[in-house]
This record gives sequence, structure tokens and C-alpha cells, in this order.
Amino acid sequence: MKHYKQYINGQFVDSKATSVIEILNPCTEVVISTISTGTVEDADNALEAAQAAQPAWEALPAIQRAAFLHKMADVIRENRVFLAETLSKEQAKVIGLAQVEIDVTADYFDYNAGWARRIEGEIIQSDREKEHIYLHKVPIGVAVGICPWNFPFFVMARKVAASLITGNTCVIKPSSEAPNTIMEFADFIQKINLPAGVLNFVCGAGRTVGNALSKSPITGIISLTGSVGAGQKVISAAAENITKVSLELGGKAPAIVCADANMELALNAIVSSKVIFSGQVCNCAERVYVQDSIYDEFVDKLTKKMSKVTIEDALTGTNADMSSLVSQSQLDKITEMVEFAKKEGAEVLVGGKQPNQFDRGYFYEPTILTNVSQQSEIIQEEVFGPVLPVMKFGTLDEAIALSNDCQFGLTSSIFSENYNNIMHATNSLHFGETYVNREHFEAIQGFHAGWKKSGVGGADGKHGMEEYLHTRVVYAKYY
Ligand SMILES: NC(=O)C1=CN([C@@H]2O[C@H](COP(=O)(O)OP(=O)(O)OC[C@H]3O[C@@H](n4cnc5c(N)ncnc54)[C@H](OP(=O)(O)O)[C@@H]3O)[C@@H](O)[C@H]2O)C=CC1
Ligand SMILES: O=C(O)[C@@H](O)[C@@H]1OC[C@H](O)[C@H]1O
Repeated sequence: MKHYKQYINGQFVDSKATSVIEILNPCTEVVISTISTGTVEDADNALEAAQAAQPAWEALPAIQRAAFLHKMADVIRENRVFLAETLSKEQAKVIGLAQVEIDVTADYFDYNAGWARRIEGEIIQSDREKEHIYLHKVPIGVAVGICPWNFPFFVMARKVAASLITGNTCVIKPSSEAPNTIMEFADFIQKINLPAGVLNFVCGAGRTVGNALSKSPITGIISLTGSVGAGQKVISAAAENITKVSLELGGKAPAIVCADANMELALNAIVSSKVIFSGQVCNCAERVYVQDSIYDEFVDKLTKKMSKVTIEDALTGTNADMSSLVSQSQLDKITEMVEFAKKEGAEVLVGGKQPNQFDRGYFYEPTILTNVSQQSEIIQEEVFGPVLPVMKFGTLDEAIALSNDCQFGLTSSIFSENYNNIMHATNSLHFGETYVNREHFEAIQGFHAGWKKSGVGGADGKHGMEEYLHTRVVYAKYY
């Protein structure tokens, strides 16, 4: 069984921690690898390596930094199948989706390399004679990236690519649930001669290693993708040094289906936005509001489609729609939420239990719930699993109000063929992203940003890259 060492200052090194974390294949519950629980010393060593490497890395012309990002994309593509299989095994992502994640990650490095000649400052007219006001975009210094388990490889790239192209150096902490694919990548990048210390990978528990990375005065920005709880802990750790944070946290995406919607399109988009990676995606549809005149027909068709969703072993299956949840704790959480909803009066139209064809693993059937209320837990709290509560609404304003009645503000969607409905909704929904007549999934050139408890700042596109830059203003007087 493989044990992944820490990757610090261009070398794999043992942690002084004596205990390890076992990584399971969720479909088989078999231990497939181990990582160190990590220590504060590991975190400090990685940060010191990144700090030492940063000035020379910043001094490199951006186009030379971009060349390293292209090399990262190349090594990913050279090992795309192995990486996809590694990803599928460590988190039960169906192999087809795992391959998409690997391939999109390679594209992400190439895309961000494209900023090399487009990191732009400004020269502003002064009110004074013989003076120029320069706005320079400069790197922050050392960036820390703390990753989730659900799209670990892509989310790692979201942090690494933007950090490195802008002249920062980086320390990544993978999730303790899914570190393997990231650590295999660390092995591959040894071959691209990246200067030591520019990119470091430190495994270990978030409450120790993640906390040490977040509270260190060396850290210039912390980019966390994960739960609201972890985000709150990172903010309090960052408070010590007023360190910049960029947080991608939980979501509770509403999908609004108007009477004039293309029903087949809405049904397919919502089902795919629910079963992708077994619903363990922050932008997934987490609740559906259907206009009352089409409610019965829509719910009937939605139930039929969800009952046809296929569930198999992520790696050996015939690329089914979904597979096991990532862990026993996720399975327990989702089971508890559905049982509690049933106690509150919810009706289970399909699913609501573990499938009986598996004797191991953390599988849960795709589930539709009705007869739920707006204040119920299943409507207000993130499930992060294949469970979809459905409610009806009268007017579009009512649907918008129901959608906005939420502590989260990450993604949302509306399905309508009426331009005015669409414009009214997209101007009134309080979410960082709104999808119109399509599935819930963002683009790498967009801006994945959470409002409210869904986060601070964002990732992707020009603005995601700029998260890793300071603006330095120079008032240049001359005579
Ligand atoms: N907005 C988005 O794009 C995404 C949001 N999420 C949200 O994350 C949750 C599930 O993902 P999950 O990985 O379990 O989230 P967690 O919050 O449990 O973990 C996310 C990362 O934070 C680390 N961490 C935990 N506690 C701390 C701490 N005190 N200080 C620093 N780092 C810490 C974890 O380390 P360790 O694993 O070792 O504990 C992990 O690497 C869901 O709520 C989901 O909505 C997930 C993915 C994307
Ligand atoms: O991590 C998440 O859940 C989301 O950010 C997810 O990760 C990769 C996809 O692009 C996003 O939907």
C-alpha cells in the first residue's frame, strides 16, 4: 500500500508525525493508501520553503512562469488515465467524470498560463501637473490552498495555477479524504524542474496542518474550498495577521421551473445537476421550486427520470450515472437528513434509502422528496448528496423570495422561455451564479463566487486570477 510523503522544497520528506490517516476506496471500503496526520512543523517548513523561493519566482518574466504551467498541463495529459483511475478509486467518482476532471484540470493550467501577457495595471491622470498615478498589479507572496474532497484535483489547480502565474509561491493541503491524485501530481511535477519551494504539498488534518498554514505570518492569502465550518475557522486563524482569505464554501442552489419552461430540458438539466458525483458538488441543485400549474406533471416526470438513474462501482461499473458517497459520515449525514424530513412529514417519491445490491460501500439512492416546507431542514440546510426536495410556487416573485430565503448564495437556476421572467429572476436572485435553461456547472473562464455564507472572493477567469494580486499605487511627481 502506498504512503504519500510530504512534498516540501522540491523533495518528498517524511513527517515527524508518528500516526497516519488511511484513505479508503469508498466503493469497497478497502484501505488504498496512507498519508501522515502531519505536524505544525511540516506546515512551517513548507511555508518557509515557499517564502524563500518567492522573490526569484516573482522576478521571472510571467511568460516563463507560464511555461511551467504548460508543462504541468502536459504531465497531466501524459498520465491522464492513471490520474483518472486514481481519482475514481479514492473518492468513488465514476470513471467518466473522473476523466473529465483530469482533462479539464490540464486545460485549466493552459488557460491560466494565458494570463502571462495580460496581467494589466493602469496609468491614471493626476490632478497635479507633471504627475502620473500608476496602478501596479503585484503578487501577494505565499499562497496557501486548502482543498476539499469532491473535486480535489481540479480545485487544487484552481489555487495553484492562479497563484503561480501571478508570481506567488504556493503550499497546498489536500483533503484528508482525497489526497492521492494530488500527491501523484506532486510526483510528476518533479520532472518539470520547477524551482524548489515554488509549489509544496503538505498532507494532514485541517485542524492542525490547515490551521497552522492559516495562522502563519508567512501566509499572504488562504484559498479554502470546503464547508462553512472550515471557512469560519480559517477566518478566525487568519484574523491573527489580517491575512487575505478567498473562500468557496457550501451551497443550497434553488432551481426555479416556470410554467412556460421547456419541461424536458428542465428535467434533464436538474437531474444531471443532482446526480453528478452523487450530488456532492457545491453548485448542485439542492431544491426545486415548480410553478403550480405544471407541478404534478413535472414531479411525475422528475420521479420517473430519477428512478432510472444508474448506480455502480465507480471504477469497474459501466460508467453509471453515480456511485458511492465519499464516506460513511456523508452517508450517515444524508440518511439522517432524509429521516428527519420524513418525520417532519416529507413524502419520499423515489429513493430514500441505501440500494440493496451492494454489500459494501456508502451508496444512497437518488431521492425525491415532496410535502416539505420552506423552513424545513431539508430546504434550508445543504445536503451535499443525491436528495432533491420539490415545492410548488404561484408567482415568479414568490419563487424568487423562496430562493433568496437562504443562508447560502452560491448557485441558482431558472428555467423559462420568457425573456422578462429570466431577466427579472437573474436581477433578483441573491447568488453568485445563476444558470438559465441549463445545468448547474460553471466555466473555467467565468467567476465561481459565493455570496453570504457561501464564501468570500472567488475563483476562475480574470477575477479569480486577480484574487492573488495586490494593487500597488505609485504617485510619480516629476519636475
Ligand atoms: N464552494 C465550493 O466550491 C465547494 C464547497 N464545498 C463544501 O465543503 C463541504 C464538503 O467538503 P469537505 O472537504 O468535507 O469540507 P471540509 O470543510 O470538511 O474540508 C475542506 C478542507 O478544509 C480543511 N479543514 C478542515 N478544518 C480546517 C481548519 N480548522 N483549518 C484549516 N483547514 C481546515 C480540510 O482538511 P481535512 O480534510 O484534513 O479535515 C479540507 O482540506 C460541503 O459543505 C461543501 O458544500 C466542497 C467543495 C467545493
Ligand atoms: O468544488 C466544488 O464543489 C465546485 O467548485 C466544483 O468543483 C469543480 C467544479 O467546477 C465545481 O462545480
